[in-house]
Amino acid sequence: MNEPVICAEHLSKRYGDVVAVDDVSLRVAAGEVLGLLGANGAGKTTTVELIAGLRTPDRGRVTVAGLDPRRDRAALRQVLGVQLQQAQLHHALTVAELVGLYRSFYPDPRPAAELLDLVGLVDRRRTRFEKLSGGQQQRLSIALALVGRPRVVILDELTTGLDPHARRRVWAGVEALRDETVVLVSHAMDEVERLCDRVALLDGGRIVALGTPAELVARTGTADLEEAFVALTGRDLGREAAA
Ligand SMILES: Nc1ncnc2c1ncn2[C@@H]1O[C@H](COP(=O)(O)OP(=O)(O)OP(=O)(O)O)[C@@H](O)[C@H]1O
Repeated sequence: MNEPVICAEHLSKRYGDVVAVDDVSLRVAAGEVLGLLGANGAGKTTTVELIAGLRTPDRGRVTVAGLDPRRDRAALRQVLGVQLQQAQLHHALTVAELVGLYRSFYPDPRPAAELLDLVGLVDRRRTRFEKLSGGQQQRLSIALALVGRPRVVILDELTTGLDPHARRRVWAGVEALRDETVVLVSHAMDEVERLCDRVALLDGGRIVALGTPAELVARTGTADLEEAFVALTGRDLGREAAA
């Protein structure tokens, strides 16, 4: 691998007695889409929060495009776009106002029309954030993560809660990101199989396997990624989601 864009080495983070992330090391190459797949509580969100500099690791270190996410915050903001699970946005502002506000933070922002088209919110331009459905709010948070043409994008629970049409639309948007390096947190096997070049399976805060979807399937002698996941973690994500 050429010089990785994201380099995480031996990251650990605990909350009280809970070890959320346990000695996680990852390298993500330029232009690569890496999936983080795991059950609820596996440590996916904490891992991306450490990469984004939103939390400080207890141990280990991380760089993003050569920057220290905690120390080089201002520079990182120009390089990294983050869509987190629960976006805290100003509820009284309209979609167009929020996009305009975020565009003002960057020297060369994507055009508002392009962003809204990407996530299918053109006809919601004048709607206040608080009046959007949950799925529409999520789509807006994806658009906002991409405003500044970031080299690196973190997408947490990209399409959870979206209807099938909106999911496909968002997937096509991610597939259109050619040069960007993407870390995608997901529970959805179909999403990971379609979008990710490599997948890290997390369980109990540790990476239990890392490889292309095809490699993980071949390594376990299973039929698909879902079966490979069960073989590697002993968990069935489909069943847990239904429970
Ligand atoms: N702020 C916090 N305070 C205390 N414990 C936390 C906090 N955030 C996460 N945890 C715990 O750390 C562990 C890992 O959580 P994390 O959110 O990283 O997992 P996840 O894989 O993203 O889960 P999910 O799929 O449910 O979003 C869990 O046991 C969780 O309860």
